[in-house]
Amino acid sequence: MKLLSQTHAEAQASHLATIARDCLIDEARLSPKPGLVDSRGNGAHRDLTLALMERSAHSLMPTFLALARHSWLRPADIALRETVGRLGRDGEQQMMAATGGVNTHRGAIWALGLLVSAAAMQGGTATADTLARTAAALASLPDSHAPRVFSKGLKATHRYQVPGAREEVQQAFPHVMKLALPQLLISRAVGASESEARLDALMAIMTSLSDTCVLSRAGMTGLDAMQQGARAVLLAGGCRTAAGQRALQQLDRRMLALNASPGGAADLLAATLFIDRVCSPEHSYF
Ligand SMILES: CC(C)(COP(=O)(O)OP(=O)(O)OC[C@H]1O[C@@H](n2cnc3c(N)ncnc32)[C@H](O[C@H]2O[C@H](COP(=O)(O)OP(=O)(O)OP(=O)(O)O)[C@@H](O)[C@H]2O)[C@@H]1O)[C@@H](O)C(=O)NCCC(=O)NCCS
Ligand SMILES: Nc1ncnc2[nH]cnc12
Repeated sequence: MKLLSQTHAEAQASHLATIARDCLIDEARLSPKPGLVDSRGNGAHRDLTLALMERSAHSLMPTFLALARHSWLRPADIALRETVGRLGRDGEQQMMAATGGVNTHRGAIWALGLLVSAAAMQGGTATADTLARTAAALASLPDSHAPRVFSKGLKATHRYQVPGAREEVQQAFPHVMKLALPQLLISRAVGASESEARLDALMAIMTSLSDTCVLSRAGMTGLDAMQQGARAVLLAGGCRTAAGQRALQQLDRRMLALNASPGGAADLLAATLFIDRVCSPEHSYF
């Protein structure tokens, strides 16, 4: 019986890691995304390509697997927080080794890593709300092994007095839960294709996120352009309408002109797809 439950846990861990990797690849390939790497090209980036994003996603499979295994049916406590922190930092190193030192997915390791842990802590059976809250509880605990780094994200949050990647997870993913997931469902319900619905979900995040990648590269001008441009796409009826597509093209041009890339919003789209997949009724695997 014990062997059976170990085999079950191992299969679930592998399943969660596969979903997380696939969500990163789906996000990277989704097109056309303003300023971001997609199937068309490199967006506002000189050092990122779609091939590199995909290699990075594959390199994270062992990290997601280890996070799921170590978190399986565990409570949110400091011991688990420190284990997850160590595994996340190892994952960042693996990503950097796979990409030759380019930061492709640091924010995604954080957001998706904590969601993978949260799903495993719940034994895989959780509502979207429980998943987000469990991840938030774990992310809010102190990790005494975390090195003190003054990252680009921290600099931007201090300079502009806005929340960043840390707060998004600690506050239980407000941009995913209140904006992206509802938009994904609405767009699907009104007949958008899956790609259009995902682009609409990305727009919903971009209407309000204080994306520290955009702030670091293009300041408040870039952030305002991102938020207003995304609102214009949704107000025009979203990406399934001709007017919405024109507004999206305009936003893409504006982001490229400002050298702005909403990498944080892209990570949160991957997190949205993960929650959508793990919590959907078809996900009866668990
Ligand atoms: C909590 C950490 C994410 C660290 O956060 P912090 O803000 O201190 O550090 P950054 O190194 O700046 O990383 C933050 C990344 O998070 C994404 N992001 C940005 N804004 C938000 C937001 N409002 N909400 C959610 N997520 C957000 C974003 O990641 C994406 O962009 C990356 C590319 O960015 P950048 O390096 O700036 O790239 P370029 O613009 O191309 O650079 P240049 O060309 O200009 O040089 C890419 O990675 C995307 O993923 C931010 O970059 C976390 O790392 C942490 O504390 N980890 C510790 C380990 C741990 O506890 N792990 C547990 C879970 S596994
Ligand atoms: N598609 C993408 N392009 C650029 N940066 C990203 N960070 C996460 N996804 C990204």
